[in-house]
Amino acid sequence: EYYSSVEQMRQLINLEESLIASLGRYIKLHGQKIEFLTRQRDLLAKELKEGKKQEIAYVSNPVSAFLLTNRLVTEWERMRTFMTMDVGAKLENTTAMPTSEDVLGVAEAMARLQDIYQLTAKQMASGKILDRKFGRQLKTAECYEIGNKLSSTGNYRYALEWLRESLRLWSMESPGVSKVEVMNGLSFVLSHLGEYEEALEFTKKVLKLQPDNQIALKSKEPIEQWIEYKKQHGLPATPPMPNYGNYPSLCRGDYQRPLKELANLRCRYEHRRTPFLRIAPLKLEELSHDPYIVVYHEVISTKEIDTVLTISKPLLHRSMVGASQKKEVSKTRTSNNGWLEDAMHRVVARISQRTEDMTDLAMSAAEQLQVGNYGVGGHYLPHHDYAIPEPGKDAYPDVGKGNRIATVMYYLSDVDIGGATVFPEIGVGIFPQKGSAIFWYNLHANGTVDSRTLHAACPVLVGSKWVANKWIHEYGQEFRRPCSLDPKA
Ligand SMILES: O=C(O)CCC(=O)C(=O)O
Ligand SMILES: [Fe+2]
Repeated sequence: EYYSSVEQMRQLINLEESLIASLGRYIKLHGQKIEFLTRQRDLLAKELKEGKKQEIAYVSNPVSAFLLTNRLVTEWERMRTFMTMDVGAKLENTTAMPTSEDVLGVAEAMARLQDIYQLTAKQMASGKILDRKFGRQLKTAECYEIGNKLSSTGNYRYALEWLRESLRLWSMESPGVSKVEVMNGLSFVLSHLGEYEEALEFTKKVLKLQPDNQIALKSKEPIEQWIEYKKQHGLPATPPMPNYGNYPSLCRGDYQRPLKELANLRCRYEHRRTPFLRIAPLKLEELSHDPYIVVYHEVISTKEIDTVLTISKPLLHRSMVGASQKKEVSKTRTSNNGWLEDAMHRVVARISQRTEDMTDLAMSAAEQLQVGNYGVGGHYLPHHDYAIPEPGKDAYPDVGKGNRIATVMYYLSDVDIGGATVFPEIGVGIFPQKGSAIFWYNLHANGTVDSRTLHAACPVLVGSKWVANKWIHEYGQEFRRPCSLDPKA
């Protein structure tokens, strides 16, 4: 699977390069074959020309008669065999080819991005993302392809935009897709959206251009029936769109927090609590006092990040959701991750130690470091890091150290656009900054879960987002978690 991580997607560039080289070898071998055949043809034509000059003399001469007959029996048979012979070159790929799953994955990511960041197909097709230039103007056939895939993933609203754009860009010179195909696509999508009247218009236009078009002929009647049904009964209720509150506006960065909340937040040097902090105070930015959420700036160096990325790249696999036995792949989380043990490298151990020095929480109850990389439009929908176990059961039984009391998440990269971490319940959002880390408590001081810590990873619009999570569990923190984190207390 390629689409769930930018790091994996990078391999596709190499894959295409190898395919082009392989196609080149194929063309070269076929070129040699054609060259040989051309030379043979010229020789044979030259000989024939001789014969045509004096046909009777040529066929009555026993030598040339023999040669002519023999040529036809032996020489031409050899030609026939040679022509059908395989030159041995095949299209070879260095790594596995992406699958239709990948195409659909990217198409879905695109719809997600359009949704959250309010991007129009027209803007995107012109090569612009949020007013920044990212690529060239797309062609009719390309817009059609996108619309078509969005349509097959059921993203009809966005499919409609792309197909309309495809039709708008359509001109006689732009090959690759016919007007009829685009209009049939539009009719299909509009029908799914309940816009039967416009769907019928497109179907009629298709039939005007191509009266025997099978798709249009088949769909005309049902659409007409739906129009009638709609007139009489209205449309069946559509399932409500999921409402994630202010998640999208936090992702876009256009949610304005009340000034009253902002007024109490400070940036300061954190120099209390641990001996480490006394010697090396950390730059701390408060995002929220209750629940306690802070950002530590410049806590991991570029060199350390490089090491972490190098070790984790070979370990990446699709991220799962859910605890213990119930883990599964889900569209709610599209990223890849890998787990790093302290023993793997001194830098990994150093990060654990730093996490302890930062938070004063015991790492004896911490999970391994989870390094994650997000793919195109990669995201993690609003969730909690704590688990709510069934009555009588433990949270995170395979860790066996209680619930996740706190989360420390290091940002291992900047992200060109998007990829914020947001807390919709409390209206807090933070955009990744390479080298900083975000820290919060998932549980109240009394050990109950704090549902306000609901958080999400916004889809990455442009760039490759890398993070590293350190989840800290309850056991051993009894005398470490402070009652108050107010610096004045
Ligand atoms: O990547 C992010 O911004 C958040 C990730 C997250 O919440 C998680 O992995 O649990
Ligand atoms: Fe999380």
